[in-house]
Amino acid sequence: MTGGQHFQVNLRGIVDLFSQHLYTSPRVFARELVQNATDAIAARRALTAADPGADGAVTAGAGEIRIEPLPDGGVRVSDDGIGLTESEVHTFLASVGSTTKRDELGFARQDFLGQFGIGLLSCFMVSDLIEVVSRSAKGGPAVRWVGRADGTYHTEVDDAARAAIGTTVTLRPRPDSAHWLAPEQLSELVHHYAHLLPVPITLATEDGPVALTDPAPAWAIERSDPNHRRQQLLDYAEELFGVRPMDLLDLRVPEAGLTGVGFILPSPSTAGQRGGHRVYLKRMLLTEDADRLLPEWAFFVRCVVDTSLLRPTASREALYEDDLLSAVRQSLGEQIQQWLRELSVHHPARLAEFLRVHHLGVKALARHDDEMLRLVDAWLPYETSRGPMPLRDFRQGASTIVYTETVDEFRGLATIASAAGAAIVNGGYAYDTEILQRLPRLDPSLRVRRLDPSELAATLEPLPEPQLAALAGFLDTARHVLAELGCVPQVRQFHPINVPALYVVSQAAREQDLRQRNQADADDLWSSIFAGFGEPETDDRPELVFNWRHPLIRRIATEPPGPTLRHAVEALYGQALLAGHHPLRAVDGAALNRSFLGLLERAFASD
Ligand SMILES: Nc1ncnc2c1ncn2[C@@H]1O[C@H](COP(=O)(O)OP(=O)(O)OP(=O)(O)O)[C@@H](O)[C@H]1O
Repeated sequence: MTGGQHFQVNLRGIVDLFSQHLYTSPRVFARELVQNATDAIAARRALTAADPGADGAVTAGAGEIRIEPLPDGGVRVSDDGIGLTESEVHTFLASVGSTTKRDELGFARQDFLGQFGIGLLSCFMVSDLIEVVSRSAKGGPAVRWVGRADGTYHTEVDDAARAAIGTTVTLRPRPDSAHWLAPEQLSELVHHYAHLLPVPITLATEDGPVALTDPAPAWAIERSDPNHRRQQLLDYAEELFGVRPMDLLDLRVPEAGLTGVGFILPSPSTAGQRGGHRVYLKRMLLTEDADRLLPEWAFFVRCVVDTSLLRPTASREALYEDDLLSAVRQSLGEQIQQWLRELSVHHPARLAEFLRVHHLGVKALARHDDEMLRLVDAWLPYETSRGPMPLRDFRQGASTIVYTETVDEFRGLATIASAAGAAIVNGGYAYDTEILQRLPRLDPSLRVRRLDPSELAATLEPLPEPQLAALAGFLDTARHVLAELGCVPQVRQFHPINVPALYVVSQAAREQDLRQRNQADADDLWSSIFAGFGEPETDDRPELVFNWRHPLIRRIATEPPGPTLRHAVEALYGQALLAGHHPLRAVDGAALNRSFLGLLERAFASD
């Protein structure tokens, strides 16, 4: 067998692969050109630093990049970086995947943006011809390399082509992509990607050079007044995101060479919605939509960060998922939690505002995340029978928390519960039941359970036996009328006295009620099946508890049996259903109607 042969690379195929599968848009060519120039300047500086005594040729240049539109619609990008020798041109420009930016072990070198050895080829997405003229800081004549999209190239020594050390790359327009090279488009692209680069980039115009880079990242600009800095950063974010954040926090992860700011969104976002983070890699914009930078729960934060050590994917449009990224995610999560803790200590008003906006998302997270649960427990006001307050305050000194599962149940029972000395929480809003059930994670001795209204009814004061006996006639009529409505009467004395009657559905009655409703709604086939579940047990029926403290009840209770008393019982039943926000069945509606008309008729007849 003879020695190995070299792979042939079909350049067209590679360029198609780039434009159709790797990069989302041809516009990345602008980034790649600027990136190579920046790396070349860094390499030249490194060379000078390593060998300061060498001859003048090695001395670093000013370190700048110039972009020059050409009369034919092409563009020229020049740098005063390290340049390329004739042999380097052969090795690095004409072979796909070779790069000067990896060390002997093939690791990306920290000082450079590039690492893959493919970037320059992206220029073939917009131009059929790439010309590179270069003079190396290492000595030797200037060289010219011309590569074509058909996969051919040629190299020549042309010492007159370039006097200064550095490199000039020229692209020629192609009819279908000439717009990418137009000065406005190109300067916009370069500014978009490279505006934070520490190397000055200028665009040559008729009126002289125009700077395309900013002095420093917004968060790195020193300001003596912290409040001024805060306002400046909020202005910056407003321009970036189109909305003014409600707050911000500085972010730093030294292990990843990361600095930046997290902005707190001013309006609710859906939990689980991630992304939208702006990430710079060594000051070059990587993406405006990074999605794995923060833990999932931190959906209310949008970041702008610069990192020198996180890795890009080959397209350089996203962060590569590796151990460092997961460490960064964790660290940023801790910083956000710390921010929340500090807010709770030093700026409770700001925390309250934060929770007012993001409570739904925070609650969604509290179902799975203890840190968020703690936050909800300590700071989010809940509706309770003792007024609005955070759960932590509500449960102080209590061993059990009792909650209602629906808002209606809470509305119907809160005043009665508080009059009876029982404290209940409204667990009827989104995620509340789950959050309440998880509270024992914060306090293992705590018991949490749903309110059984019949328990509450049992605590209401009964009437003394002789008094109750005197009401036998009234109770008899009531029992009769209510039996048709699936309910049993009770008389108790309770507060508040303006509640004439209370409709109480015990846990067991609720379940039975559900079965009956299903039966009522079902068609014939199903109703016969539901009927098979058997007759309701008397004990499980809802109760209508009359309040003996209410003056009207005392009067009605002494009314002789007859149609008026029946209507009065039906009317009190309907009123209790409505006041407790219980659903009305057809029979309930009919009873209400009947009683209303009956009582009206009687009122006017007696007139
Ligand atoms: N302006 C320049 N000055 C000096 N050398 C350059 C310049 N542009 C390209 N090169 C050389 O060409 C090589 C290949 O460049 P290319 O852009 O294809 O890949 P890269 O920058 O090494 O990596 P990446 O694919 O990550 O961008 C570089 O490693 C560098 O040696």
